[in-house]
Amino acid sequence: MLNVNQLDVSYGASQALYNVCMSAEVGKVTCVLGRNGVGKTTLMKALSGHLSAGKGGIQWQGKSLNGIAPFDRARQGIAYVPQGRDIFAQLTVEENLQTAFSALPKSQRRIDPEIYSLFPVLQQMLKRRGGDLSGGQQQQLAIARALLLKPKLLILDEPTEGIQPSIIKDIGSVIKLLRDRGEMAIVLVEQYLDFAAELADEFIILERGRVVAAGAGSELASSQQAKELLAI
Ligand SMILES: Nc1ncnc2c1ncn2[C@@H]1O[C@H](COP(=O)(O)OP(=O)(O)OP(=O)(O)O)[C@@H](O)[C@H]1O
Repeated sequence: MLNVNQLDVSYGASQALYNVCMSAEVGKVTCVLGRNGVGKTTLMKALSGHLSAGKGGIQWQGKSLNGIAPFDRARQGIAYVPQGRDIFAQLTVEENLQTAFSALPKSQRRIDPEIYSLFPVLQQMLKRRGGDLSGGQQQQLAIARALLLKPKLLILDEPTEGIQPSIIKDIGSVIKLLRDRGEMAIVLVEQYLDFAAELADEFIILERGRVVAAGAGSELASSQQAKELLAI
């Protein structure tokens, strides 16, 4: 279980998150919603360890993550798929997948064939360079690379951004399947209410760095407040 408690995060003198509280449970999707610039990515970077927490704390499986580097969080089962995907353009698909190995013990350094049943396109494109893939294929590659870590917490920052509808649907199906297996907690950042409403078990909405709404995913589709906050 992930617990974020009264978290503040700043960029130098500029505070981006104020008193944020949220949690994420294994077997559930927790959606983080909000318009551009409200602090969603800042929150994800604080979870993954790429930004340090100011006041407040982040606990994972009962232990504080404060001061723990991203690499060590990955070893503790926290996998982060950043916005923009961070694929290595010059490396092949296979080599991109293999970059996950550095966080794994030697005995687990192999590409689980299950990755190809989740994302068949990757198997067809193993020898292609990452930079030659479409945005949607790169997103699938980034998620596959994160899954090789066998995460207990999967953090997905706007996986649907700039991606064609058919691949958005495929990614939604994979997220559901992973959730239903009950082996990991999933934190999903989204701007699209429809996509979030279909997947969310729980949600929070951020506005100017603060949590301004939270609740069960089942309430999202009919929430007037969510529509207003997301300016739909
Ligand atoms: N490296 C940085 N240095 C200073 N301020 C930053 C930095 N990155 C983000 N910010 C500021 O922090 C605030 C939150 O930004 P953040 O990227 O977390 O928002 P977001 O909700 O993820 O937006 P988007 O949907 O556009 O990705 C914004 O005011 C932004 O200008």
